[in-house]
Amino acid sequence: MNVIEINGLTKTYGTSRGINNISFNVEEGEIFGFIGPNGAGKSTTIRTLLSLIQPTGGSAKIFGKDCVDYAPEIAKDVGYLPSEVFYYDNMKVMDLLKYSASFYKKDCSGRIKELAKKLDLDLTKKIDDLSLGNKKKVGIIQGLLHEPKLIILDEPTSGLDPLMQQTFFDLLKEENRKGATVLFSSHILSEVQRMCDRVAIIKEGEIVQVEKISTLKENNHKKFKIEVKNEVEAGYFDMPGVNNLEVHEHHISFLFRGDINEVMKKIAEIDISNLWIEEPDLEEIFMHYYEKEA
Ligand SMILES: Nc1ncnc2c1ncn2[C@@H]1O[C@H](COP(=O)(O)OP(=O)(O)OP(=O)(O)O)[C@@H](O)[C@H]1O
Repeated sequence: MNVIEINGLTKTYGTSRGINNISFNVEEGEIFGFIGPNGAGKSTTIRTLLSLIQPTGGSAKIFGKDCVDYAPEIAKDVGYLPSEVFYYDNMKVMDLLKYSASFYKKDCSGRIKELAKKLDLDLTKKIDDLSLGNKKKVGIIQGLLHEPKLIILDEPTSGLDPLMQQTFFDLLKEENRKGATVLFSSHILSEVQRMCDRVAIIKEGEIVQVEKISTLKENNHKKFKIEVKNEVEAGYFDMPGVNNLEVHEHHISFLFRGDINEVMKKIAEIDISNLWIEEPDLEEIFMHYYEKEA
C-alpha cells in the first residue's frame, strides 16, 4: 500500500519555479529518501504534501486521501519536522510540548518523557536558554510525540552533533520497526545511504530518478584500483565504459560500467601486485549523475 502518492504535483511561486510535475510513491513501512541540492524543491514538495501551501497543479494523497481536501484528518497521523524550527522563547520546553500534544486527544506525557530521555533534553528549561541543537530536539519530540504513522523530516540533522545524529537515526529506525513510514529529505547523501531503502532524486524542481539505494549502487560504476608491477602506458585502460581514468606510475584507478569481463581480460594480460574493486558511494554516483545530466 502506498502511504504517499504524488501525481504531477506542481507549485509555482508567481513566475519562479518551485516544483514541476513531480510524481512518486512512498510505500507503507519504507524509509524513503528525498535528495537534491539546496533550492531543488524538497521543502516545496513537503510543504505542499502537508497542505501548508497549495499546489498550482497535480495532486497528492496521504493514506489514500487527498492532501488538500483531507488535510486536518491526515495531520493527526503525520509527524513533521521542518527544516527550521521557531518557538515562543519564553515558554518552558514541557509546556510547549504539552501544548503540541493537546492537538492529538491522547495522553502523550509518558512518550514526551521517554523521548526527552533518549535525546538527553531537559524539559524544565526555557526555550530561550536552549542551544540550536537542543531546539532541534524539541522539534523532533514535537514530531514524534503522538506516535504518527507517517514521519516527514525536512533536513532533520542540521544542528545535531554526530553523536546525537546517531541517536536520532536509531530512534527513527525504532519507529520504523514499530510500523511508521518515513519520508526523509536531505542534501547529505551519506545519511540517506545509511538510512533509506529507496530514494527520489530531485533537481531543479523535477524528479530525475526514483530508485532503490541498492540498485542505484549496483547499476552504477564499480571503482577499480590496480597496483601494477611494471608501468603500463596511460591509455591501456582507455576503453568503453571507463571513466575518471588516472595513472600514476604503478597505480591505476578508474570507474567502470559495463561487462566486467572486458576489464578482467585487460587486467589478466598485465602483471599486477594488487587489485581492489569497490562499490562507489552514493556521493560518487550522485556527482556522476548530476554531471551526466547537466
Ligand atoms: N516563498 C517562496 N517564494 C518564491 N520562491 C520560492 C519560495 N519558496 C521557495 N521558492 C523557490 O522554489 C525553489 C525550491 O525551493 P525549496 O525551498 O523547495 O528547495 P529545497 O530543495 O527545499 O532547498 P533548501 O534545502 O535550500 O530549502 C527555489 O528555486 C526557491 O527559490
